[in-house]
This record gives sequence, structure tokens and C-alpha cells, in this order.
Amino acid sequence: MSATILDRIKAYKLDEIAADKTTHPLSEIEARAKAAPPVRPFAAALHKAAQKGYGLIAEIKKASPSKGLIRPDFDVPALARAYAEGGATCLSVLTDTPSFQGAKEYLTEAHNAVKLPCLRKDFMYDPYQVAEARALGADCILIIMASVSDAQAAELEDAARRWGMDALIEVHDAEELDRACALKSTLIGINNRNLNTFETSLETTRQLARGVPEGRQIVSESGLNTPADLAEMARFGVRSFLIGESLMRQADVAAATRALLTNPDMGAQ
Ligand SMILES: O=C(O)c1ccccc1NCC(=O)[C@H](O)[C@H](O)COP(=O)(O)O
Repeated sequence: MSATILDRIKAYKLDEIAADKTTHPLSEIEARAKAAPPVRPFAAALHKAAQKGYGLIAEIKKASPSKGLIRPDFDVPALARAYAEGGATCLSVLTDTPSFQGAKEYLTEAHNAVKLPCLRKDFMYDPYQVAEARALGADCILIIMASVSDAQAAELEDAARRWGMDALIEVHDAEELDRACALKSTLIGINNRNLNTFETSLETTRQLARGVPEGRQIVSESGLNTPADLAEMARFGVRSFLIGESLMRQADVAAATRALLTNPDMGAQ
């Protein structure tokens, strides 16, 4: 069977982590993490926003494996401010370079530009990366169930908790959702992107949302483009979203964010 995109990303990411540990030993990263600005409550902010209207994790995303270059004009602090001005609840910042043209510094730049809680959007395998996330200013990390074992997921989640951060647990199917529900984190991300074909379908959220137990907060991720998409997800009880490309392609990101959050049935959020 040919390697999936996640297999390929995991292979280079493990090499990167090994190299980073040599250049910047864990003791150095932990000292930087301890000196980082206080953690901003990520899950709580999303929960509060979703109770009043929609919770939006707006993603700072320059490029992707499926679409190539998305936004050539890429000024991270300006984008972070535009998202905040447009009403985003939290930010997601891609720090992976080979596949997304992201950078670790982008997370710090975004965090310093606004007061919103920030997610480190990367492929996490090692508690070293969790400490590094905190050192860079992250308030939440992503755990992709399709790419880690149950033991690795629990180890990453524990590390996030020890640093006071939240974790967004990402799933693509019912089996991953069952595994995610065995963890402690309340934030469950349902990714609408099929990682084999790269196609997005909101049907993934429609199908999986019904299997998410009470007390967990669903975040629908990927392929969300219009206020109608958000309203459709809300019909299934999903009121929080992770959105990148459709906003990153707009000239006026603040206005586009504001427009996206305007639900015709509910008035401006
Ligand atoms: O975006 C991709 O092409 C991609 C490919 C392989 C693994 C992950 C990928 N994206 C990560 C994400 O989860 C999205 O950046 C995020 O959900 C936002 O999606 P979108 O609004 O469709 O940009």
C-alpha cells in the first residue's frame, strides 16, 4: 500500500524533532516555556463564543499539500489582527514548513499581535514539541488521532495539561472518535478533509457529530466556505469551526471573517 500524506509528513517530522533536540535540548526549550506569557484559555473561549453564536478558530495558512500556495501576500501579525477585528475567537497557526510553508516564529508573531488564544497547528508526536509549542506562545495543541497511537495521544495530552494548555483532538472517522473519547480533552475536531483524496465533505461532520458524547465540544474543521455552511453545521449541534483557506483567499480578511460569522437566521454574531 502506498504511503499516505500523513505517513510522509510523520517521516520528515520525526527527523526534524530529532535534529531540533540536538540543536535545542529539552532543558533549553523547557526554560523558554516557563518564561513564556501566561496561557490564554482556548477551550473556554470557544465554549463561551459558541453559546452566544459561533466559535471560530481562524487559521493562518500560507499553503497546503492539497492546494499549493494559498496566500502569497503573507503578513502574519496583520492577518492575526484582521482575524481578531473580524470576530474570530481563537487563532490556529501552521508551524509546519515542508507541507504548509509555515514557521515556528509565525506562532509567536501571531500570539504577540493579538489577545486571542492560539493553537499550534502541526503534526505532534513527542512531548518535546508540546513544550516547544508553549515556548512559542501556544495555548492549545492539535492531536491527530489518525497519526498517533492511543498511548502517544495520552502522552501528548498529559504534556499539554502539565503546561496548562488545552488539546484539540482531531478525528476523521468513527473509530478515531471512539479513541478520542477515551482521552480527557473536551475539544473534539471533526476534520471534513479525506486525507487520501484531499476532498472535503461536510457529511463527515454530519455523520460523526451524533456519536460525540455530552460534555464534549465539537469543532468542525476544513472545507467550510459560507455562512450557509456554518448554519447547516449548527443544525447538527455544531457551533465551533476551524477555517483557513476560504478566509485566507480574501483580500479583506477582517471583512470576510465578519461576513462569514453573520448567520442570516441569527443576525450578526
Ligand atoms: O489542508 C490540507 O491540504 C491538508 C492536507 C493534509 C493534512 C492536513 C491538511 N490540512 C490541515 C487542516 O486541518 C486544515 O488546515 C484546517 O482544518 C483548515 O481547513 P481549510 O479551511 O479547508 O483550509
